[in-house]
Amino acid sequence: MTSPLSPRATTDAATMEAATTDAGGHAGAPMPARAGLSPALKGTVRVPGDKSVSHRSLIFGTLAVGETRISGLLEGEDVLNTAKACAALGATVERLGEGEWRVEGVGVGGLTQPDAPLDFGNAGTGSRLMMGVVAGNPITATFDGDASLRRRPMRRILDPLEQMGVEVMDAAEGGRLPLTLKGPRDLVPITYESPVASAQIKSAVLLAGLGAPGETVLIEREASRDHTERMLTHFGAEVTVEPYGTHGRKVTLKGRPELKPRPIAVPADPSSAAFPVAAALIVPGSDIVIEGVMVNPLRTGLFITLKQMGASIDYLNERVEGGEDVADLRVRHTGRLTGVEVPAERAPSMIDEYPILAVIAAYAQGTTRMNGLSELRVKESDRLAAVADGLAAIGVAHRIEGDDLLVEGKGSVSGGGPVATHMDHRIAMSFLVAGLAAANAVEVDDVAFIATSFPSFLPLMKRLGAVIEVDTAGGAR
Ligand SMILES: O=C(O)C1=C[C@@H](OP(=O)(O)O)[C@@H](O)[C@H](O)C1
Ligand SMILES: C=C(OP(=O)(O)O)C(=O)O
Repeated sequence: MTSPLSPRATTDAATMEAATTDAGGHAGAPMPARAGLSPALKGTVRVPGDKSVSHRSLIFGTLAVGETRISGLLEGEDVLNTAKACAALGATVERLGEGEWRVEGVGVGGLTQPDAPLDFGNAGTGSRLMMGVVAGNPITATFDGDASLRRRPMRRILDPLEQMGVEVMDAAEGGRLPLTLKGPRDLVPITYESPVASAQIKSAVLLAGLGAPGETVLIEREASRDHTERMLTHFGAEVTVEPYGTHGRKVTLKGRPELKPRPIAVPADPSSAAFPVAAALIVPGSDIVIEGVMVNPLRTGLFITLKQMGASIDYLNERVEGGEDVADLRVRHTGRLTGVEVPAERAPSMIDEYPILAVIAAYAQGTTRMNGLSELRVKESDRLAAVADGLAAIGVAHRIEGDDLLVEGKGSVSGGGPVATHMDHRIAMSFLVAGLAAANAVEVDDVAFIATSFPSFLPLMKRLGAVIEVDTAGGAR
């Protein structure tokens, strides 16, 4: 099916609705679910395309002049909202088939003014990166999102963009969504030291820098995921990356390039792979393979940690695909996991994986201490609080010390619930996985938001053998 996605097309809403429904998107009503004791998980699966790379493929396709072909795009709600925003800003975005998309870009500085607010739903990445994109164009755009996104801090993006000359016309309290930005005629390149290790801040500044004359420099004291830098190079921009201090990086971008369209093959998302990996590590007898997982070193902090805990995770067929390191992961249950201390400097390379690590830690023996988790407080939910409450609901001893989380692993979990998921896909998936080896089933209050990042989670987990039931209006399916 070819689905044109042009901003003025009257089929827009229907097209995106169809894409969302194909992808297993949710209709808005909460969907409770419960996960129970499962037999050994077996099989070979592929998780969807990486969310970070998917957002960026659509964005770079929009900023290039000509046609960009994307395969393996994650068709989760977060990414579909970015697709809609790119179309609303003048690109032609078409779905050619499952995961196959084409974008006809308008070039750096070529965006048109959208005629309605851009709704990013639940997505921090989509909204923040697109603020950087809009900054480089003399247009006005309003950014909005769901209740979760409206709570998240945007000052971290607005501060550097204002330094570059962007005007914040309107914003909710504390610089939150909904907010309206006006890009200046002449953006000023800046040197910006990011106050937090955040690929979203880095990417917003660099994407804005594309529209500024001269060099935009972004410094981060801890290296965050580098997909934007890789894609800038892939699309023909001049970028240099140098070490900065012990763990940091300095990225220098030459502004106003003409970006050349490039084909993109999106590798499987390690942050999604984390859930079947965790399930195989806690369900006795499991032996699974997850194909084509991106193992970019700035994304593999969880796998490193799990190996230190004694997990059996092998990288098979290591290769480079679409400019990223990729491997098939073979994961086997050994029943010999022990608690470890996870250093704060590892956090950027596994920032979205702490909820599932906390669950695995409950099934290990001894204390797992996860240091430096302040950023978890500003995700789709306050993940530190949500994880702690969830652990309490399923009978796992734990405590929070400052920004650190300590989980007392006993090798087994009693189960229970209901666990409150707070509009947060990763909390929902983590606690469903927790139930697969628990003495009693684990209930979560809503699985609808899983569609934001991993629409095929439930069928994929069931295919491996996981016992998960969803309560739709009137019964379990
Ligand atoms: O740039 C990205 O694609 C992302 C960066 C991370 O956020 P921060 O930049 O806020 O750490 C991560 O949590 C998010 O899921 C995706
Ligand atoms: C934090 C996440 O995403 P985002 O910031 O894009 O909402 C996530 O996927 O865990």
